Amino acid sequence: MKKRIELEDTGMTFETAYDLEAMSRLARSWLEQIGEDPAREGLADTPGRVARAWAFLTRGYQQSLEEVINGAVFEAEGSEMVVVKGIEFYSMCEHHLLPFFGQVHIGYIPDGKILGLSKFARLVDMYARRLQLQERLATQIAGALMQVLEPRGVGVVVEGAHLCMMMRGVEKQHSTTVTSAMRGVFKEDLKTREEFLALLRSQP
Ligand SMILES: Nc1nc2c(ncn2[C@@H]2O[C@H](COP(=O)(O)OP(=O)(O)OP(=O)(O)O)[C@@H](O)[C@H]2O)c(=O)[nH]1
Ligand SMILES: [Zn+2]
Repeated sequence: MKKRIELEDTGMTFETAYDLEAMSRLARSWLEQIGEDPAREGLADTPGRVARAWAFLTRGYQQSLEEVINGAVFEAEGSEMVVVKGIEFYSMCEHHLLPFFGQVHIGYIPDGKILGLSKFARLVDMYARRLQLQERLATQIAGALMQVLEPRGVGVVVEGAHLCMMMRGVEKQHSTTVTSAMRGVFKEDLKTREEFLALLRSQP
């Protein structure tokens, strides 16, 4: 059963079905394993905070496409490209459970159906707030839009910086990873893809 919890540091509330007590116990045991004393004053409330933080960071598991779109699909004439770019995301890599973050750019050519603009950001968040691979983030967003809008095509470009490559491992501070998923005319028609990529380069 879902219950509403508040993140005390932000005042933000959200619903979760996680067993926060069980997650706190794991966080406590984690602290012990790294050689810390979970009973010391500064760490006393940490397991609870970690549990709430992880419930927030992975809340996308508790959302469905239907819930996120919430019926905001509208009928529309025309088949001009729509581009929503610079949607920021924060995600956790599934290999190291470390953050990666950046921006998602989305383009599509409608075929009778358009999507409420805010829903692009909600869609990105739903998939980003799960353990992810950057490639999969792009393909899941593209797949969801193909399913919901049945458009002529969709293009998704994700630019991300991975802390697992910055603060450990190869320790490269300036590399960004760009992944993309092209569907329909964005895949089949070079001109469409070029138009999309040119729009991504243009300044607002
Ligand atoms: N393709 C892809 N790889 C990722 C992503 N996030 C992390 N990785 C990579 O996953 C790989 C895991 O490689 P392993 O050799 O099993 O793990 P590791 O020893 O921690 O690797 P290093 O990071 O090279 O130290 C690394 O190359 C990471 O850079 C992602 O979103 N997409
Ligand atoms: Zn990683």
